[in-house]
Amino acid sequence: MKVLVTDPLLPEGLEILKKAGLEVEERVGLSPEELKEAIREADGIIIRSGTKLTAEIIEAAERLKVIARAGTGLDNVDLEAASRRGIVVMNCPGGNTNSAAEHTLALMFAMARNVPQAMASLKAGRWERKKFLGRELMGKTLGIIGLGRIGSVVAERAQGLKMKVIAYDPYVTPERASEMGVELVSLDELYARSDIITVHVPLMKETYHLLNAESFAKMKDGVLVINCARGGIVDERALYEAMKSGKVAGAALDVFEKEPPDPDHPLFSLENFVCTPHLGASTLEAQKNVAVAAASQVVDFLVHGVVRNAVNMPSVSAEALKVLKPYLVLAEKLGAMQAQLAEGPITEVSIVYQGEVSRLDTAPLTMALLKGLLSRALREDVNYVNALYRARERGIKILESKTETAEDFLNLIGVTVKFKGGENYLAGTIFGKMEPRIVRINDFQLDALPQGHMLYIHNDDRPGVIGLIGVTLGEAGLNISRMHVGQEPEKRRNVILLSVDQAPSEEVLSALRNLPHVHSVKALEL
Ligand SMILES: NC(=O)C1=CN([C@@H]2O[C@H](COP(=O)(O)OP(=O)(O)OC[C@H]3O[C@@H](n4cnc5c(N)ncnc54)[C@H](O)[C@@H]3O)[C@@H](O)[C@H]2O)C=CC1
Ligand SMILES: O=C(O)C(=O)COP(=O)(O)O
Repeated sequence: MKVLVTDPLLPEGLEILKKAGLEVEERVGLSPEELKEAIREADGIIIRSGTKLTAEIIEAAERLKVIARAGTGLDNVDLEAASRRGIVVMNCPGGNTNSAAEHTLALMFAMARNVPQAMASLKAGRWERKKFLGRELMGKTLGIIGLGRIGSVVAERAQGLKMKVIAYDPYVTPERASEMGVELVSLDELYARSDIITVHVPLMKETYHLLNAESFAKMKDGVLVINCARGGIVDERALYEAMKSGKVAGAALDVFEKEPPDPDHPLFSLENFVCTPHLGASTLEAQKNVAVAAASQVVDFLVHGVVRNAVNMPSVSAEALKVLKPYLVLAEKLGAMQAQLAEGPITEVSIVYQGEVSRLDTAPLTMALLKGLLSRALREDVNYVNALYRARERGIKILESKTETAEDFLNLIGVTVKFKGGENYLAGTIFGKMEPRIVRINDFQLDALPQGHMLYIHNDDRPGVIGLIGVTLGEAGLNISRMHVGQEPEKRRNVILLSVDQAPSEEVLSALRNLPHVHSVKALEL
């Protein structure tokens, strides 16, 4: 298998890929056209912020299974296109958190004490001590937008500098913030109270131009602004205007809406503008962390099937995978069986996890069940990543619940599938520690191994019918390896689920359907 690496990655990462027997192709600085060609044959790709994986490029990849971002931000990857194609997208959260936070502080100090400007002046032969009068950080209010990994580290370090830290993050509870000694406020209050504002949110639709002309207008006169998160979060034109007017006394950007920015970017003309070329994660420590993490995650996935830090599917560690494995098999079989029993387009899937299995992370099980359910129709076009997406695309409603008890079983997965014209209920369990069993088909209680070629038959509960079925199969040279017979007493009908050693032909199926007292015969492939 081949892994394409299209941004600089330290040798520590490349070595991990090679040691695992993966072919590594390093191609840094490709044009979109070259990337489209290079990605065609790749099974995995490792990128940083320099590679843009658009829908068009993802579509060109014929074998791609995993996209790994050696870093945090994934705004350069079309996640929807990757998910639709069933490609796992993962990043390395945490690996560069400290570096990005420290760089934020570097920019804050640089601005507060005019370090870059003063150095340029001195190197140009001037000695301008009066011009570069700075300001202290101690006692100032720092407003952090986005109190996640990086925002939290910035908060902690700023408190060490004796700054007052306030933050806006709609997804963080006031309790969590106060544990960090941070006061959670509204965005407007943050604008009104902060002497320095720093953003640490991901770039998304909701955060695009979050800092715009309107927000600058709400800030204190003479505020300092830092963006060490992602270009596009700050409206650069509006920042320029706010700096020109004196509203914003200084700004520091590590990231730009267009990277690299045009050399004549208006902000470059302002002396109180400080900038670095996207260096937040550019330390030896961070680069080692993310190179090793990205490469190990790719090896884990491509070689061992273990998913870590995926953003478009539930992550499963090697330990969790061991416990989940038999349930994954069972869930996929239940889905496949439901798909084959349904007599019309499926409209709703309702899954109840009961007993021991309810205490596990069931998200991967739901994916497996949906994969089984859709595989008949979509074949290889469905996998764990896109199963949920595909199901929703087809208008299938998915309901999931859990209960601690499981009737007579230690664990049970019950699935009701509604289709146009009816519904079926199936339930399965794991026997011992490994064996998947189907224990209910509608009212029919059984104990069947869901495996291989099976026949599902409804017939009148009369002497001789089962014998005739056996004879018909025997005459066609089909051996019955297992057979489960149940009764529907009120209808005086039998339900039979039997396993045969080969797939029955159409002739055999119609011979069975033509037998007296046989109502329906369905061939199942599990
Ligand atoms: N300059 C550089 O080299 C680097 C930049 N980054 C950027 O920093 C970003 C943040 O990284 P982490 O802290 O690791 O991510 P994170 O996911 O831990 O934190 C992001 C925080 O933003 C919050 N958030 C989301 N939407 C928000 C909104 N509309 N308003 C306020 N808060 C909102 C979330 O609740 C979360 O707490 C990354 O997405 C990446 O773009 C990351 C590493 C290096
Ligand atoms: O991890 C991130 O989000 C970063 O912005 C770091 O970018 P880089 O890997 O240095 O291109």
